[in-house]
Amino acid sequence: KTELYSALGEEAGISRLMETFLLEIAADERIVEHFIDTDIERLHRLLTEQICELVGGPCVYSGEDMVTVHTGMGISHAEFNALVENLMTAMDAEGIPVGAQNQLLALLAEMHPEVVKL
Ligand code: HEM
Repeated sequence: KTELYSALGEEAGISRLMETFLLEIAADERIVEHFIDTDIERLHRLLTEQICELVGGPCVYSGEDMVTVHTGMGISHAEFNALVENLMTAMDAEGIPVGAQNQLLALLAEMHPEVVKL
């Protein structure tokens, strides 16, 4: 386990954060269209697993790889940025320390090429 995993409140904190994040997305008219046919319970479970594993927690992500999932969605840079904004709002709301916020954002930024313009 890592400091970042602890700072995010471990698995329970990450699960809460992902719930708040999905509520932000649901209220964001710039990107909500993409999620209209999505099983949100399942997406919540997979995001929690993915972030938990990504930050060094004891989870195993059981979803598809990022390129496979996002191919055909035609996600733009602006839409990616909107999603990042939603995550920042959620992290503020959950009281995540700024240092931990920045570490998580840096890890997600690395996935940008696996998600955008596919
Ligand atoms: C670093 C950024 C991102 C990460 C880490 C991420 C992660 C994920 C994960 C883990 C899943 C579930 C995989 C599965 O179903 O097996 C997923 C699905 C999805 N993502 Fe992303 N995503 C990112 C960016 C985006 C963006 C910017 C959009 C659109 C604005 C988006 C739209 C979707 C949609 C619509 C689904 C659900 C597909 C379905 O209904 O099956 N994602 N994403």
